Amino acid sequence: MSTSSTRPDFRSSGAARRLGSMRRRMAAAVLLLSLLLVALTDALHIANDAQWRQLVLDRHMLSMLLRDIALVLLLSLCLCLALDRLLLRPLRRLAASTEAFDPTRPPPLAELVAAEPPAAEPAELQQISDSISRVHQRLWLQLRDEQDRAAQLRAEIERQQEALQQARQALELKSRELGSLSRVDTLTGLPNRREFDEALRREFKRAQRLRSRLALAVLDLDHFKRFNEVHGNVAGDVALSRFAGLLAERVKRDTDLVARLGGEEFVALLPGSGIEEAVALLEPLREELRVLALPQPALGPERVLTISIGLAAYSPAHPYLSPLALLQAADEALYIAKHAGRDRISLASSKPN
Ligand SMILES: Nc1nc2c(ncn2[C@@H]2O[C@H](COP(=O)(O)OP(=O)(O)OP(=O)(O)O)[C@@H](O)[C@H]2O)c(=O)[nH]1
Repeated sequence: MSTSSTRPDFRSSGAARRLGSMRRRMAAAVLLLSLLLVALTDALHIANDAQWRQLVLDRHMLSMLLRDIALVLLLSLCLCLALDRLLLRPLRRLAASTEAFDPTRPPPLAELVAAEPPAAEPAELQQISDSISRVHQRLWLQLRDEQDRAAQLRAEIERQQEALQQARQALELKSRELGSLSRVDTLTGLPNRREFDEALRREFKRAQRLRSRLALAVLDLDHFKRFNEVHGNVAGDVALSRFAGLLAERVKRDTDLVARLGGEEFVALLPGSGIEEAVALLEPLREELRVLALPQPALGPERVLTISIGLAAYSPAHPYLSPLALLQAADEALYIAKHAGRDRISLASSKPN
């Protein structure tokens, strides 16, 4: 039987030691048995001799005894050698190949073919060796199948993980889109009413806490209904977007916020600003809109789209009770601006609600 290249040092292995001691024990046993046999035969022989006392002196008997002992020793040696060759050597080879057995390696090719037992080896030992080879072969084939299955499973898991990762990324993207959609006005790209409401509540609380100022402007395009009717909704959308661009360009401090409340109505929230600063900031906006020269037929030929602005501001000297009260004050100021002829800024009454 052949052994693999990673065959361990057999002489130092436990099996080798056990076989070695077995050999010694067998030799000792054979020797002992032989001696016993000779002793017994001689004793019987002596027992029949009446003159046993003269036995020790009898040279003939002594030489017989020595010859017998030498014979026995020779016989024992031959027996040991024969046993070693016929039984122990094949056993040692068998033990070595079993020690070197590794189910992760393919069985040697020779083991896959049913070979005739070597002439010197007993058939029983060859049978054991063949059985071990077959077990080795079966184990190796099973292991190979399992490894193939494990590789397929690993590939499937990788595919699933990749798909999961892609689905997660798509979901994240969608939820980001949804999140920004719910906070951004799709036409103008400005924050929407929801975002503004949150910012107003937050900034109002901060102004109360820090005893600082907070200006709020509501801006509304004048006669926009008429503009739409004459130029169409698409032109109306364009006008809304262009005005939103102007507003965002003008109000761009990090802490400020501009938003579209809905329709043609916009807001500007200016933390830290009072009425004067807000007027100074927003007044140029009216002129900038005029420069856009969007024709306004409601006002007659060669008239352009204008804006009305209502302005209110929270301050420790003029505190409002709530964010809603501040917004209502700005709305009332806008109403006044509209009724006063539009295209102007109106301030909320100095007596807050
Ligand atoms: N093109 C367009 N028009 C809009 C949009 N949202 C609201 N409008 C129009 O804006 C117009 C607002 O009209 P009104 O509320 O009567 O106000 P107005 O005509 O501007 O009159 P005043 O505000 O009193 O000056 C309506 O005709 C709406 O259809 C929009 O997103 N796009």
